[in-house]
Amino acid sequence: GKPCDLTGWWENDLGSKMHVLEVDSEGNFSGEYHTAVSSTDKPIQPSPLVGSQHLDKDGQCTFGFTVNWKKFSDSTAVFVGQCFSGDNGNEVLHTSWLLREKVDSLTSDWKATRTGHNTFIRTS
Ligand SMILES: O=C(CCCC[C@@H]1SC[C@@H]2NC(=O)N[C@@H]21)Nc1ccc([N+](=O)[O-])cc1
Repeated sequence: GKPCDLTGWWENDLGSKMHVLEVDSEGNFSGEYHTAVSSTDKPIQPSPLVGSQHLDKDGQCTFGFTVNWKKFSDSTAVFVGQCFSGDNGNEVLHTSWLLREKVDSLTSDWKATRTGHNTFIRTS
């Protein structure tokens, strides 16, 4: 599609894979996130994602999406980032994320949110 239409398959520096199904005319999208890593010892399963991107002409759009790790861990991640398309047409997503795990009590709330960053390249 157009530069930085997020539709398709992406892989990040951890080896996680993201499949964005389709981006509608408002920039909303959904898909599936296949994380390569997890802090839980339950088997990892693909998890749903929903997000929204800008549809800028210059192909350097900003976006955000939420992953609900509903099946294997009671936690949620939000990613925010920007797509950059290199002069040779390849696209890279630079993202920051917040990962919130469910904790048992308020006294543990302080340690419940991790942050980090990932870059994604298109794999198909
Ligand atoms: O492990 C999880 C769910 C999977 C999180 C994957 C993260 S999302 C940001 C980063 N980018 C990726 O591609 N993958 C990682 N949830 C979780 C976290 C902590 C705890 N905990 O008990 O500490 C339990 C479950």
